[in-house]
Amino acid sequence: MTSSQSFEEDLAFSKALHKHEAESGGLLAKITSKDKEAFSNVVNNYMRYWVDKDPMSETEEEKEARRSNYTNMTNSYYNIATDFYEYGWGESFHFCRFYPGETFYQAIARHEHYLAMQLNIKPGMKVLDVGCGVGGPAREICQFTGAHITGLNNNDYQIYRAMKSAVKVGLENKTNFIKGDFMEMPFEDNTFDAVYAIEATCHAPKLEGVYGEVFRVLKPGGTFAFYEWCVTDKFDPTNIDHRRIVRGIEYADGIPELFKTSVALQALKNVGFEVISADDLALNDDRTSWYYPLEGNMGKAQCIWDFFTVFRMTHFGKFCTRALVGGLEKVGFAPTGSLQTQRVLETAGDCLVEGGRLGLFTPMYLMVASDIAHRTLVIALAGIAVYSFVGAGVMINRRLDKSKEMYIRQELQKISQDTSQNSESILTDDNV
Ligand SMILES: CC(C)=CCC[C@@H](C)[C@H]1CC[C@H]2C3=C(CC[C@]12C)[C@@]1(C)CC[C@H](O)C[C@@H]1CC3
Repeated sequence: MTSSQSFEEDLAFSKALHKHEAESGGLLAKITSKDKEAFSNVVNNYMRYWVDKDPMSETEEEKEARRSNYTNMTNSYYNIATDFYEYGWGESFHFCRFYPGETFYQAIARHEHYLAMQLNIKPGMKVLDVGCGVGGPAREICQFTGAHITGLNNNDYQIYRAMKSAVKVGLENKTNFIKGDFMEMPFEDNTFDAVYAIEATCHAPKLEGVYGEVFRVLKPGGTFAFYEWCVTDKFDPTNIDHRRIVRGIEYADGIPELFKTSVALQALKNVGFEVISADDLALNDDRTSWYYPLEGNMGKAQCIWDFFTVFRMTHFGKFCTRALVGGLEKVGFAPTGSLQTQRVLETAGDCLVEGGRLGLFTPMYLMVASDIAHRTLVIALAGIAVYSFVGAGVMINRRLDKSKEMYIRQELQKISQDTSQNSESILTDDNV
């Protein structure tokens, strides 16, 4: 697969690789139905972006190859990882905060609702989901708010899965899923009332590229709210361990380069957004950390289904998945590279946990922004309105004062005329 494939070629390749129509069932059914040669080519293609194993000696050339081929690299990543993600995590590919008594899927949905609340989404609004995955959050936010959600994604397989699930739950008229690059969005300027992104824009080679496109497609006055994957200020690039962990996250999650929170915030401002709030939701005193399922921490599971989710990340759970996937690969039912994919994802889990524990990394740097030009205009107009209102009030008051004064004068004049007439008549009476 090359980075210059047309949309038609991409779709044809995806159909051949995943056998779209045939694909159904769990992970094992899905991986055994892939085109074996195509799948192992994609695995090899992804691996060629990560040749240098030592993060300290990684060359600028290698990093540049990832940045300039980000669509090809990310597409390859999701072509091999999507089925594993759904098997291990469900249909919403993101993290969240966890509270005692709240199940895994409730917590995932709450994280989506929280974002919808930041955007003040109302029924009938047109909302964009940047990097929508297989559409889990888009469906949830559509049902939660009554808005119309457009999901943008560059991976045909994920779009296919998102569309299929939308039809299954009867949301095909309230959602649509569009193939496209978020660095060159296939939408007119000022199309959406609100835009959100959940742990997706970190696949961009340069944050200004994707944030700038959001700014362009957002209607004046619209809001952009998103959870960004970032390294924190604790990350020290001269520390070998930090570099190993962060590079592990990049490698095992299909990310060209992770940026610091301050870089993301500045990128947002650089493209013209006014930042309403910026908050690292991972920095809190929650009793349960965002990465607990990846630790395989069964003690934190809240219901029977949570046990299954967390079990997959225990040592024994990983051993079982490896044995099944590896076994099927050995006997030729699953494509070569399936086991390697599982191993890559295990690295993802381990490095995310390490990064989370040390506070080097956050998957939930929540930024909310609005466009400054429009806000300035609104504030200026409001100022003019208040000024004119107050001015008009003062003028009316003055006029009222004047007319009151005139009235009083007239009344006084009348009184003085009456009194002089009266005194004249008294005088005449006296004379009598
Ligand atoms: C890559 C980005 C930007 C977001 C995805 C976040 C998460 C949904 C994934 C990050 C690491 C993934 C792993 C799995 C599921 C999806 C993630 C949590 C597995 C649990 C899938 C099943 C495998 O056997 C183990 C995986 C570990 C990593």
